[in-house]
Amino acid sequence: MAEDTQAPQLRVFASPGRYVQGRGALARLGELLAPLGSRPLLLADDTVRGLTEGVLAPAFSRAELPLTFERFGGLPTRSEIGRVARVLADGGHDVVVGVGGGTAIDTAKAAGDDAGIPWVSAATVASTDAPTSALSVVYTEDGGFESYRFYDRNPALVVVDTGFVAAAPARFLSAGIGDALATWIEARAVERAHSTTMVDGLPTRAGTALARLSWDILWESAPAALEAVEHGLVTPDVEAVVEANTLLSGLGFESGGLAAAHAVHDGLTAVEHTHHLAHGEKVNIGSLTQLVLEGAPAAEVDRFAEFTARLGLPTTLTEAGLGDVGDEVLDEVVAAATAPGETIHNLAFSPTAREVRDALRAVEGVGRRARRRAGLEEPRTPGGH
Ligand SMILES: NC(=O)c1ccc[n+]([C@@H]2O[C@H](COP(=O)([O-])OP(=O)(O)OC[C@H]3O[C@@H](n4cnc5c(N)ncnc54)[C@H](O)[C@@H]3O)[C@@H](O)[C@H]2O)c1
Ligand SMILES: [Zn+2]
Repeated sequence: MAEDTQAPQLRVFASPGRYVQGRGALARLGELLAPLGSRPLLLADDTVRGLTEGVLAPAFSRAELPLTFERFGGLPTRSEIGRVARVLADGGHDVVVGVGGGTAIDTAKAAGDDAGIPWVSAATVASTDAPTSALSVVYTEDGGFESYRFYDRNPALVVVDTGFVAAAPARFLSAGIGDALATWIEARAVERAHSTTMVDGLPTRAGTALARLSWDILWESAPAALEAVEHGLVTPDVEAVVEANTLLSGLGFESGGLAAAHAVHDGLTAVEHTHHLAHGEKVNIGSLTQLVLEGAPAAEVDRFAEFTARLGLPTTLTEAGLGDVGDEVLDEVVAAATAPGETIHNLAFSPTAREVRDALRAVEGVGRRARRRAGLEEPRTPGGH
């Protein structure tokens, strides 16, 4: 028998050590952190600190932990990560907690890795699936995608307080739904193509199945959950959607794999026209682009566009600030989306730059028709562009 000279491709599934979700979960952060360290540092911007300090102070006091905040600068850039890593080392901290949204959480992971200590995610919005993953998205100083930074472990603990999620503006939740809907569209493509995932292995059945479960929950519960959150309510639909956005989408994208939707997201960050959009909002434009690029049945593309338009997600280039730009601007987006190493290369086929640009352009018509069917007004170009 001929010797197989190629290294075998292995299946990999990664997950955080523990996931805790519910109203009042932040009030338990002290006792949940105690087994992980005795000198925690909490990385939070002023808004998040203002919202959470009143709950965290008694929680940390009960657990006999010092409550030390570090002010987060707002973007996971190399310089911000380096700065926080120095604060961790100088203060002798043994665990770092990213409190808030995806950017604070990603910065805490990177700084924790540099400092050689465990990191914890404490989410106060369900706007992305960043809290569970073993990677950070690193940005350039001017807010463009720079790179994915991978770690050999996931957060030691993930805490999501649905009371805070429900009290936050509903736009955060809809962005998280956009991020999570992409997970199945991308995991399905990775499975079909036998491509590798974000944990450098073939997808496990578990990773792909969790991506699908997230999708099913969102089609069932997203409209009701958004309506509840608009009124500050925590209902079973809200709990289900927060789990879909955070845990299921997180495990699903990481161990199920990313494809074109997130590559197009990364491409969109390259031009400043789109910087007013949240991560999950840009991802929704990416999901539509991937569906068009794959030649998905028109009925499926239309259904997806209408569903996401009804959820308040952008479905047109116009809403992304790119409705009237020339090809040279879209070509910048496409160049970044198709850069070597980008996840678009996980598709079963290799689209040309021209095909990606045409798919992006085609999203405008798909999205406009969907908005009309949903009874929404014509899309507007955001202020400033
Ligand atoms: N590492 C990963 O796996 C991964 C996955 C998806 C996204 N991301 C990254 O996540 C980032 C996007 O995260 P985001 O969309 O959460 O944005 P963000 O972190 O930029 O913003 C969160 C904002 O919400 C505010 N906020 C937080 N909690 C609040 C509350 N309860 N009420 C009111 N305001 C509140 C914060 O002050 C902040 O301004 C991007 O950098 C993206 O690349 C990473
Ligand atoms: Zn994402």
